[in-house]
Amino acid sequence: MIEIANLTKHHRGTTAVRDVSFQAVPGRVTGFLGPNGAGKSSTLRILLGLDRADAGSATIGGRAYRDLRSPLRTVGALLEGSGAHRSRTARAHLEWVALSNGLPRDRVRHVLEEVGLADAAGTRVRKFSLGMGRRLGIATALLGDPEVLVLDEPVNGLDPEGIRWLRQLVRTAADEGRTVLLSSHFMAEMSSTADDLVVIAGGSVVAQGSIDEVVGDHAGLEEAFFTLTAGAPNAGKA
Ligand SMILES: Nc1ncnc2c1ncn2[C@@H]1O[C@H](COP(=O)(O)OP(=O)(O)OP(=O)(O)O)[C@@H](O)[C@H]1O
Repeated sequence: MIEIANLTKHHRGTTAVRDVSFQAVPGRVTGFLGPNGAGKSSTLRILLGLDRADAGSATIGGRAYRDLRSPLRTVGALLEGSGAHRSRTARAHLEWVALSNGLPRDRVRHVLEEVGLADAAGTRVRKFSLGMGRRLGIATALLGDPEVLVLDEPVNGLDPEGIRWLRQLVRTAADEGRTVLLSSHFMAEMSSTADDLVVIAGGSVVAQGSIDEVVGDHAGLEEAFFTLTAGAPNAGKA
């Protein structure tokens, strides 16, 4: 389970995240939805130990990321880009991550197949398309067979077939009992992928609950989203 409690983060003069609280629970896909600049990445960076909160906490299975004994076996994360060195092949990148984290080498072949990159395993990352880079990033996230997946804007750069594949992948992960937290500013994507939603705008959570609860009396998610985020800084940029 992921638990964000009263999280606040300032960047110089800006409050990127203000008193944000929510949970993402096992067996469900939780969508973290908000316009550009709403505070999604700032929240996820703190959750993944890449930044420090000014107040509040962000934990995975009750522990801060830096206190996890085996981070890659606990949480698989996808942030911007594939994270791979461009002169390495996909296989070499994954082997390097696996070996440096004490993960069995046979996971490499397994995740390459899982993300559809088996035929491109020997290709250097610099030759990858944006979509292949996303797939490699997802392969890296899956390497430790983690209970928790945190994917920041995973559909960016994926073609329609890739988006469909990703939707199936997160569904399967949740059905296996994993916790999946997925950020996006695409409402259509969220309404077909997420079970629960956390809507953030201007650094604050403006709604959370199941998709039906968030949509409420609105005609659909899009209308709910624009009503909920109206007035917040950067509102309507989704
Ligand atoms: N390192 C930083 N220094 C200064 N300001 C920052 C920094 N990181 C984020 N911000 C600001 O904090 C706010 C929240 O940004 P954040 O990247 O978390 O939003 P986001 O919801 O992830 O948006 P996007 O989808 O565009 O990445 C924005 O106003 C942004 O300009």
